[in-house]
Amino acid sequence: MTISIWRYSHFALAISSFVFILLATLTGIILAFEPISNQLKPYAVSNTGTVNVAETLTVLQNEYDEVVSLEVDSNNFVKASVFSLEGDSETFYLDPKTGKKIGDIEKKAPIFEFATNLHRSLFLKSTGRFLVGLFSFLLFLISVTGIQLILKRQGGIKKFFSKVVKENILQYYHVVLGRWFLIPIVIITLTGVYLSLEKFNLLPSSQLKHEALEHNTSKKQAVNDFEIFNTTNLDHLISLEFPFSEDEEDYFILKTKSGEFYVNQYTGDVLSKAKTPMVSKLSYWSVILHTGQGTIIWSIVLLLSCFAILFFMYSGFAMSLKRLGERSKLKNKFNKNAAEYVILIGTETGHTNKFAHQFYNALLKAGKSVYVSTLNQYSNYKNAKQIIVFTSTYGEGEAPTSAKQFKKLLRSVKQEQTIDFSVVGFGSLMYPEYCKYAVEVDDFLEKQYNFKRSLPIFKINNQSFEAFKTWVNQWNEVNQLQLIIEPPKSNVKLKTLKDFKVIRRTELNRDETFVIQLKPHKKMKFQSGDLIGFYPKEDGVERLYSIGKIDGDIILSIKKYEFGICSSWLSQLQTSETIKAKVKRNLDFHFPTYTKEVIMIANGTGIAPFLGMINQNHLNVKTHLFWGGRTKQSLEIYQNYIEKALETEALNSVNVAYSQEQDNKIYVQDIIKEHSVFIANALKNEAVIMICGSIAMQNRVLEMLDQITIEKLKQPLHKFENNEQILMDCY
Ligand SMILES: Cc1cc2nc3c(=O)[nH]c(=O)nc-3n(C[C@H](O)[C@H](O)[C@H](O)COP(=O)(O)O)c2cc1C
Repeated sequence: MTISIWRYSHFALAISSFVFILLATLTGIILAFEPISNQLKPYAVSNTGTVNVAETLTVLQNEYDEVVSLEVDSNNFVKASVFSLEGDSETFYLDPKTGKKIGDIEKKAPIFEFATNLHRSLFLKSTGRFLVGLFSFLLFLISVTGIQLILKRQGGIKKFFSKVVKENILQYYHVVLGRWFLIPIVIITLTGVYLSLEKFNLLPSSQLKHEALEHNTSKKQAVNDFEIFNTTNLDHLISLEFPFSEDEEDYFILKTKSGEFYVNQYTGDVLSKAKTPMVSKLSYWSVILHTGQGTIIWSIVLLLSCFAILFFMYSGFAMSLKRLGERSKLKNKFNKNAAEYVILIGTETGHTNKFAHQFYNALLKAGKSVYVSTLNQYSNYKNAKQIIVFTSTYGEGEAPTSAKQFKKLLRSVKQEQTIDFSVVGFGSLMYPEYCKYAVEVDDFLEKQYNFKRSLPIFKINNQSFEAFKTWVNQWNEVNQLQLIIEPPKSNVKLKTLKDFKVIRRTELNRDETFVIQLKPHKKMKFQSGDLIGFYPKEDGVERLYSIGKIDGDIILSIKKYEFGICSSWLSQLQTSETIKAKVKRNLDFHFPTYTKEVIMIANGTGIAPFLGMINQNHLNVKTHLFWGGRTKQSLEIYQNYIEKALETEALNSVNVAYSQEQDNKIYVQDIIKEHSVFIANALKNEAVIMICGSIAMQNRVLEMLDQITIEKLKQPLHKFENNEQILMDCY
């Protein structure tokens, strides 16, 4: 079954049962506190496994005139009904070792009473009970489809717990929490269904069947010498009823987790026994697993599962709304036969739409006639001069849902005129078949006799906006246009920005690059590899830079662009000036303290977070830096930091590639190639490679690393990526 069928089922089930599941979850949260509060009461005794029935009877008979019954409930409370020496009847919780009363029997608190009724039957009696059972079953189906979606996303059961690709924060935690909580949720729902079936008598009979036992009539003996009472510990006991009268025909009724026994009141012989039927055992476990009675740990798991369900509801609906919003946002201004430019989209979950729509808007703004559609709607475009395909890859290198029909259509629909084409692939390096479907589309189009490739296929990892901008620039150059792609508007509230004082700013070097050091006005938690966001007054658009942390200050390196609003503003800042910015956590790009060796690869300003990391490498994790710049002078602004780190052995080696110091251009991927044996050995020994800098450099370096791991280690690079040995932050 394809992934989209699972996704639609997951979504449809969630929509249809939303209100009921919400009610059951909210009441479930309240009810999870009941067993927790019970277990904190003094009569929740923990020693029932070490005391037997005979011992408790002995102490009870010493204290009271007559014992009527002894009971251990599912909270592990030991309860006795007795007649006191004064002849009064009493029922209370007791300490099974001493027989002493430790509390009166308590009624269920009204809040738990209310929540239980609402949770079980929505105050609708049998109809409510039926609905709750039904929606419990639907939640079970939602969980099963959810597990199936995770299996598809992760690429099978073996990779179930491997790294999750972070597309956005809600999707990430929907999957990560899903992996941990789907199993408890399946247990909660199945036990809920079981208990409902029991209430409607839809389960096989659970009546006990007694069989009389042969016994040699033994001698009379004291109750506390009865063998069966001495071999039954209280953790196994459900109840013991004393004989009604002293008549020989009356007997003890002993109920344990394994069965029911009639015991002669004078000799202790077991007269008859009945095994607990499977249906009752399952009921017992369903109650324990569904309610958490008697165990704090499971009650906490149930409580957390309820919170997780609330989060799944919120994140699931938020993601679906966003997806639907992306789909319906665009209305074509030109019809398919009038447009010069045709954009075709292949998408599974809608992320690619956002990029295609930005490109569409930019073309319209530039006065071009443009038509956008999906690959599945491929058709004749009478006036088209150029087709631009934006497509993701799904499953294991397969076409996404909105592109499944494209291959077939391409064979039957012929264009009459010559058409230029370019393909942009959206994918993730975490998958072995990176952008495979986009590569296939690129090949198919090339094979069409009147299609001409205008740009080589461009692959975009994890929906990087910066990479997209790089492609738009290349496309602009080839098409001699100046399309402007608006970066996503930031939703940061300006009030939440913090103050930073400029401590130092170097002059611009020959590459128009500088280093700036900022001190937060107030103490602030951050790490090298985190990001700092600036929001220039002119456009309020967020610009993020990777930062290094040195002595509590932030250092970052910036290249000034001629028309760059933010970089020009930052390049003019004076020492002691105060600016506003926001530091954002970037957990995936922190110095890995869990490894013995780190290889840092950067070009240009991408070195900044690494300068901070080596400054803080107090444990002297073996660290190597590979850096690429234009000239020797390019390195000068970072020289001090590097020399200091080499002296303290926080940095073990530095390898630099200059692209303009000699006749032949040397780039960082070239020096990596020279050190391929070293790199392969390090990866084999679980070293971590960190990459920071431009997208173009990232792509070249990844190609080189892939070549190295395939040649030297016989494994593709994505294996190491999935093992969290490749960390990247490129722009
Ligand atoms: C279940 C699943 C399978 C995926 N398989 C691949 C794959 O084989 N190759 C790849 O490059 N990316 C793969 N991806 C990543 C997506 O192509 C990437 O996140 C893309 O940006 C999603 O765009 P869309 O929402 O428009 O479909 C996969 C993602 C998921 C969730």
